[in-house]
Amino acid sequence: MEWLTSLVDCFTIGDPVSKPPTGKQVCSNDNTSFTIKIKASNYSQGRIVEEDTINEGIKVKVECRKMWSTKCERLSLFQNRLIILIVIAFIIMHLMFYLTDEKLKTPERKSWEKVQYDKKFVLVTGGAGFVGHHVIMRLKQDNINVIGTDNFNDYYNVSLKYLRSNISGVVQHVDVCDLKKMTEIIATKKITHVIHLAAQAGVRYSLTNPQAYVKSNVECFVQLLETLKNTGIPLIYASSSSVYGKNTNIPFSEDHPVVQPASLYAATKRENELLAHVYWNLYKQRSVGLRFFTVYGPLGRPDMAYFSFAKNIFKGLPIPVFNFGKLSRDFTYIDDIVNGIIKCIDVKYDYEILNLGRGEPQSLMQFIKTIEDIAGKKAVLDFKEMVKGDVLVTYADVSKAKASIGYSPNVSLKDGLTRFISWYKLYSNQPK
Ligand SMILES: O=C(O)[C@H]1O[C@H](OP(=O)(O)OP(=O)(O)OC[C@H]2O[C@@H](n3ccc(=O)[nH]c3=O)[C@H](O)[C@@H]2O)[C@H](O)[C@@H](O)[C@H]1O
Repeated sequence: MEWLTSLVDCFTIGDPVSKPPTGKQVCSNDNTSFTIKIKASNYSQGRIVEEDTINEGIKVKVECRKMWSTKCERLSLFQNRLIILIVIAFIIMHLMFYLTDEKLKTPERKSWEKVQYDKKFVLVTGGAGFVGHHVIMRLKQDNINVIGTDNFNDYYNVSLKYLRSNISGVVQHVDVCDLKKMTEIIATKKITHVIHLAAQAGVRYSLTNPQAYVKSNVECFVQLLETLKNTGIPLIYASSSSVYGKNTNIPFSEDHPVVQPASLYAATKRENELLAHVYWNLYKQRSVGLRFFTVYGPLGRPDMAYFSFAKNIFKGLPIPVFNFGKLSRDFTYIDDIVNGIIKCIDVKYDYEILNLGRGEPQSLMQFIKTIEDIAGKKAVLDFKEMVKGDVLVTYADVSKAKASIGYSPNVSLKDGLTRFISWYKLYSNQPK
């Protein structure tokens, strides 16, 4: 304990004692009736308010603020230092906790939480496409505000895209690559979530039209990420089962390496996932990429096997059966896919990839037989060689999606194809 005992060089009235004075200091005079003891470390707590000359010394009165106690005598130096050490340790522990927790560190979390619980307004790109249309219809059914965009390209019959957009009534003719218009929509509508389903689809078309994939799936995807970065708006986007490529380890799990794409389409879809990771790393742009497994259903894609097979079977035309039928796919009904997508809206992700499949692959021949049974007509089979870029089998391990978002595909191939064929019969009889 360090007490100041000298009266000489005492402070004068009104001296601020903002820091402990150095050198000879105040204040005790046992020759008078007046004795003041001040601990050096407590100088900062008081100021000298009165002085008077007594014998050779100075009589000093010190006023203390009521910070730690009403007395001038405070805690011991050891106790003070202990308290300071505890406070510093406490601050360091808190800092370490915040710095090591990425989720809490990033300001975007607040945005995520904000968009999560405020009024939702979802932007669906590719809104006139097959999956996009069904997502929009489901959001409308759930009374969630939604707007769609689509460039209405002619990869397949555009009238089908207009049919879908006429049904939903919320799709605007806007290309994802149009940064200005996309930014405008996001700002004016106060978009809270983006579901990006606009893409150049089709495995085999990428053999002859690689640039269409680079433009839509790479260039426009980067454009979208540029539009979204720093907005705090989470992104849900379509990836594909095709990223597993020549992987022979089945069922396909998100943990498997995806370094052997078989087609350019697959490579661009994998590129989406890599780019999404880059934007997470650089800008904390949150995203979840969904690897869809051969999605089918009403208002579907005419370029896909279920649609073209049904069409040809009803017309009595031959259907090309690749690799002599020795192929299998994890065909997944549209409603199961839409359920999976919608569930992602309310889940907080940083950067995530999920399989959305049925988890029950079917051989191509079984698939054709199911269509024949439902249609009540035999197919004319035209067996062909394996097409370059195709893969032999797809098979989703959906355990991660089940555990993380409660995804639960429950439409069997027979039920799903029955619904598709019912729709197709009506659709094919309508004037187009
Ligand atoms: O999950 C995906 O990642 C992809 O699914 C879809 O690709 P695929 O699984 O190839 O579906 P699809 O064309 O219906 O062919 C089904 C089966 O029929 C065979 N097939 C096809 C056409 C044909 O004329 N003959 C034929 O035998 C064909 O060889 C295959 O074995 C999407 O198109 C693609 O955009 C992407 O989303």
